[in-house]
Amino acid sequence: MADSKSGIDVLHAMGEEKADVKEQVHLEETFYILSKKKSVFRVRLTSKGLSLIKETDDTSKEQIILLRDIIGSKCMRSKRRRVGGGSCVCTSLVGNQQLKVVDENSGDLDENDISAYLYIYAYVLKQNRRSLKRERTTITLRFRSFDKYEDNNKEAQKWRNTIKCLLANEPISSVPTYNEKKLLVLLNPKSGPGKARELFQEKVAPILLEAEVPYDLYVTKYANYAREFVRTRNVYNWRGIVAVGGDGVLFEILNGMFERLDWQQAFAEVPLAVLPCGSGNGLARTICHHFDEPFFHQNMTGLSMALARGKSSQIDVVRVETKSKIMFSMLSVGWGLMSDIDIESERLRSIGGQRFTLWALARTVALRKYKGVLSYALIKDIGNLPKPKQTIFGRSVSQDGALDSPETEAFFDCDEQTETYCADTGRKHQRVDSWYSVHSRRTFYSARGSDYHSIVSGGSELRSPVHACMHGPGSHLPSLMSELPSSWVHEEGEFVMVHVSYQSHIGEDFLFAPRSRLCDGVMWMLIIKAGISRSQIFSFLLKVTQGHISDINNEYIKMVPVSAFRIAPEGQNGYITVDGELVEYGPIQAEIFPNIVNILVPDTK
Ligand SMILES: Nc1ncnc2c1ncn2[C@@H]1O[C@H](COP(=O)(O)OP(=O)(O)OP(=O)(O)O)[C@@H](O)[C@H]1O
Repeated sequence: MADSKSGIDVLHAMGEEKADVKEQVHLEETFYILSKKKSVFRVRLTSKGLSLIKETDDTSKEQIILLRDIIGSKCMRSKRRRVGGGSCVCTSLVGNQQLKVVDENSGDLDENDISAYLYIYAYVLKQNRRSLKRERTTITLRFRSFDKYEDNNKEAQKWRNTIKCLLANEPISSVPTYNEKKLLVLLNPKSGPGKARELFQEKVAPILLEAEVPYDLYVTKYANYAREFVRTRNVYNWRGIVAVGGDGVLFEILNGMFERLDWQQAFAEVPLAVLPCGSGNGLARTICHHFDEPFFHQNMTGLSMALARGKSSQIDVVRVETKSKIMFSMLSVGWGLMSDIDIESERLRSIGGQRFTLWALARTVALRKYKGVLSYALIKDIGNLPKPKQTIFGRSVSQDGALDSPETEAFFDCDEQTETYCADTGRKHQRVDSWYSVHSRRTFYSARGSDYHSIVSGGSELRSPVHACMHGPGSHLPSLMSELPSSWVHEEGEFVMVHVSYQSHIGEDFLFAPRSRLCDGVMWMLIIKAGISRSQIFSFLLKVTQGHISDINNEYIKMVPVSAFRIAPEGQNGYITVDGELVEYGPIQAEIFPNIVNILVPDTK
């Protein structure tokens, strides 16, 4: 309730969005702005968020920081001022600059200030002239109604606990439940232009720290490290698995999970997540697109908040079969032009996503064509989709058993096989990876209990010796060499490309399938036939980058919704990619499975 002795510093209170639905008020208090006499703030913590009502003599203005934009809070105490530091201990708090606080357990606290400070961290959506962006906002509430720090701190803690309960969507209690589980972060240092470590440290770790979400960070040591890791560890120890890198690391994690005997339970209990540090970043862009989360190159605020909030959504996965392998994919299968660009532009990896544009130009000039047969199960009425077929659980064998491998000892605890060491066991916050020492002079961004791990590398890399076996849902398709149902459409001839995506974006700036949903059981197949001119290809690429792909439909280019497909290329030369990863050149078929995999998504709706 209103308390004449409370003071407030609203450092950067922003967020003008107003709530129109009646909300429940959990806490309310009146605070002064010490620098502005005659104005008070009525602060309310409601089911919608934090309402800051500024009242002067004749006006009242409300700002609301929505709950979904708040990431966490922290109780602090005033920091001891240095002798000769310029300000007297009894000076009341006036400017932002003078506010120096420390952790309540710090040895450097100011015993003379009995105030308790509550810091509330939020990343508020702000519409600038050009774009929607998140801005970091810190609201500082100073509690000093009581004569003792302990009592003021009790008040501040009450606010903090209520915020915690509201964020966790739990009934309000003085002891909010604490999720002990950490996030598992698998970071590919080689993804994109090779900046994943720095990006994580600078842009993600601070948000996880504010949200008090601990994590175990493993830096991958070789291709397929992430795959082996999730296949062989007890993934239930973690609250989610985060791929820091490009779509390739997520592909590894997805397939490693499907190599587990308990894949079904593992997917149900442990959501996946992605933070975009690669060159393509199609999936991260897709997730932001569907949840109206602003997406900028190397901006990971919204997706980092998603890690903390823990809201998940189901996402389509596609079971892909080649002559020698079964794999699962979350993004795309490509044959021809786009795969050529993806693979051949690898040599320009250091320039990031620009490599695709440059190579696209080069390859359009020297256009190739590929002969083969394309077959697909067309979805005739996209507005009236059939219910997804029942998933056949078990091992993911091809129907004639061609890819059937013996049930092996695929599940074991890799701890026994690899010399993993933990930076934290008994030695808190000691970093083991060399790059951390580079940054250790800067702010230390490790959430309480977070660990940094590394694999000991002694010449040859340690790898799991186990021959993995792919599990996952069984196929509904005939085997790769068998005849397809007569209801399928068949097209034989020469193609510039066939690219199939089940997500809206196949790259940061590449809106491929505007009608796609995260989990709709639809694959969008783009077919470009040979005979198309270079200028038509140029104009196609231009339209695609502007998100107008659906406008393109002519005698050479078409986009069709399918539920399954097969590509049977002729000859030996060419590239086929799955989620941007090169797979063997030859016949390939795929079918879609919604409702298996969960992915962490922004809490914006
Ligand atoms: N430590 C490592 N050393 C070398 N390669 C690695 C390592 N860790 C993972 N990889 C491999 O790097 C490849 C590319 O990874 P990733 O997808 O993260 O980046 P990208 O290709 O730049 O991004 P995108 O897939 O979005 O285009 C993957 O095939 C992955 O298996």
